[in-house]
Amino acid sequence: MQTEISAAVLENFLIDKAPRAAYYIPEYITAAEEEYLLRQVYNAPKPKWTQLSGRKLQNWGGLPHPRGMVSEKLPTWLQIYTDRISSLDVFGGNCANHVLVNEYNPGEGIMPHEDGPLYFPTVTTISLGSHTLLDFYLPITRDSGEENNQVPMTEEQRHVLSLLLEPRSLFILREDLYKTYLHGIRPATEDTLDHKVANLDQCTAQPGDRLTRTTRVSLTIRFVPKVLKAALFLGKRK
Ligand SMILES: O=C(O)CCC(=O)C(=O)O
Ligand SMILES: [Fe+2]
Repeated sequence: MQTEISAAVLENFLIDKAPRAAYYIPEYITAAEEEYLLRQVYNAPKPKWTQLSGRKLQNWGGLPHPRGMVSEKLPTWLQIYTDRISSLDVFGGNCANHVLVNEYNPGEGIMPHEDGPLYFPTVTTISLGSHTLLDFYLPITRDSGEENNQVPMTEEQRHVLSLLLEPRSLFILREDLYKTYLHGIRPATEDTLDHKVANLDQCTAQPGDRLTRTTRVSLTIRFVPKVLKAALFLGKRK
């Protein structure tokens, strides 16, 4: 267990073969904590799940919205981990107030995307149950096109690196790698660890290994800065 990790030693977990900045902390939680968290996720009431194409999710803490999130108290089982991760001082002195739970079966994934402006630009992820490969892509350049005769790059050409996220690990993404690149998970059932996987020296798996995916649950823990104080406007209602 590595719960004693402090803000001061976070730089020791920097993935130095990737653009700044990604941090990978293997075995951040114990197998018992992993089991506990999975039990809580699957104990949640059925309507808590939203089925999307390629994954299903639970949203905790409120729905992020451009006008502000109506904040909801996190359940204790999530608050323990939002507190523990916030103590690493990765949210600019703030405490995480939002958790997205994603469940991916083998063969499922998430399209390359940016996380958008509603979140503080640091995302932290605890992986449960299975490994996955998180892929990073150069964005499609906005100024490409006829004038300079550029041929648009294929997705494979834009794929610059991948990171192996093993179960029980904590992953932290911020700065340029978060802001400039897209991230996604290919809908694969297995992964071969090739030269594009940039954090293998921090992993248990070896280069060349072929890993079969099982069901992965990720806890994506973030800080939503713009919050509406629900109690304030409800208090005005007669
Ligand atoms: O499951 C993951 O690790 C990534 C999820 C993600 O990118 C997101 O929810 O925005
Ligand atoms: Fe994302």
